[in-house]
Amino acid sequence: MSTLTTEVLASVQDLRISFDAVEAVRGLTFDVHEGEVLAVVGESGAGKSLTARALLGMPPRGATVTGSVRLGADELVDAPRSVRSGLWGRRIALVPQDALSALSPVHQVADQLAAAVRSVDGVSRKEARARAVAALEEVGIAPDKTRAYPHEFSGGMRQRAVIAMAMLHQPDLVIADEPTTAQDPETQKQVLDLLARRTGAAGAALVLVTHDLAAVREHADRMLVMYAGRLVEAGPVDEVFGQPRAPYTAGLLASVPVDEGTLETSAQGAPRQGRGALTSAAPPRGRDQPKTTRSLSTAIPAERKRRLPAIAGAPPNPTDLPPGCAFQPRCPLADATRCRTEQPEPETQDARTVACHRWHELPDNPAELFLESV
Ligand SMILES: Nc1ncnc2c1ncn2[C@@H]1O[C@H](COP(=O)(O)OP(=O)(O)OP(=O)(O)O)[C@@H](O)[C@H]1O
Repeated sequence: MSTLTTEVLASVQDLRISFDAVEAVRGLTFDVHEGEVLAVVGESGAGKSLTARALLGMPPRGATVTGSVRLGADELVDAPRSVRSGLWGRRIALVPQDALSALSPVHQVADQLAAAVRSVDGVSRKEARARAVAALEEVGIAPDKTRAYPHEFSGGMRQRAVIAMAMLHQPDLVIADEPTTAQDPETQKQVLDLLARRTGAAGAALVLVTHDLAAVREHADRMLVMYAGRLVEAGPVDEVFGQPRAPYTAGLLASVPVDEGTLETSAQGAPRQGRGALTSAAPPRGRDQPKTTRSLSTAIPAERKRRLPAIAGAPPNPTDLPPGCAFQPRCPLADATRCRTEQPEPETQDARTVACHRWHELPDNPAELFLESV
């Protein structure tokens, strides 16, 4: 469990990532706090994966990165590879999207973990193997399975094995970029539960890049919403889900299907959306009190609930961004002046950050704004 009261672990300042002068990440500033789960959300092409790779100190080939990404005293932007690779596995670890390509097909899974142990701690082969087997046991892979090769594991087991590998050296920061996309829904849930549990137990911060807003609701402490390479909104998950400030966030959250059969009542008696309405009935990480946030979808009059709100149109291509706010062509709140001419800068109040000229004017039922566009 973490809150803004915990120390800043990693700090990203004015991060810009471009390819051949086309900026895909355009001045991103945020912090990751010790021990928190920070979800990074937004539509395809928003710059989530590039941001995750910058946090790892592994930008793609051909990318020009400016700004600052600091992990404690270490600056990752422009650091020599030897400095960055010295952090990998030890202080920063990756849980990749595709475990199969992350594991060698020709070596036993436990041997691969043992090699990872020995690459950092110069222990004997026997000791490394014992630590690998113990790490696999911690993620539910029994010792009789540790002589298996990756192709002998199910997709979920492989993903558990890469989680075990990521946690071997107790990193401070774990980056998981869509760690469950290839799995069926039940396995996705198990893998995410495990990831949150293992990072939580180790006190590591987890940056979770995902399209799965149900997983965000369930596992994340804070969320960062990105659009067209910029920050749109950031804040505690409960607060952002309960009362988004940016129209883009409101549209994104309102488009999550709601199972009306799972609506429940909050401590204050106001209707709220149960987490089960999204995917899961388990309490979110570190929180055991009933949520008191108002659901966006429950705020829509009953006769209109059948139509699911949606954001019309598609995100812009980074080579052809609209003037002003990048979201304005799709934004039901955009005006014809400032929104179309001036890029909004992030404003921070308490734990919330929003970049929108008109966020004060967002109505109480912002999902309504997006119903018309279905
Ligand atoms: N190696 C690359 N070369 C050129 N452009 C790239 C490269 N990687 C990413 N981009 C561009 O940067 C933008 C952001 O990409 P990124 O992968 O970070 O998006 P994303 O938000 O993670 O999307 P998705 O949810 O689909 O994974 C995209 O428009 C993409 O075309």
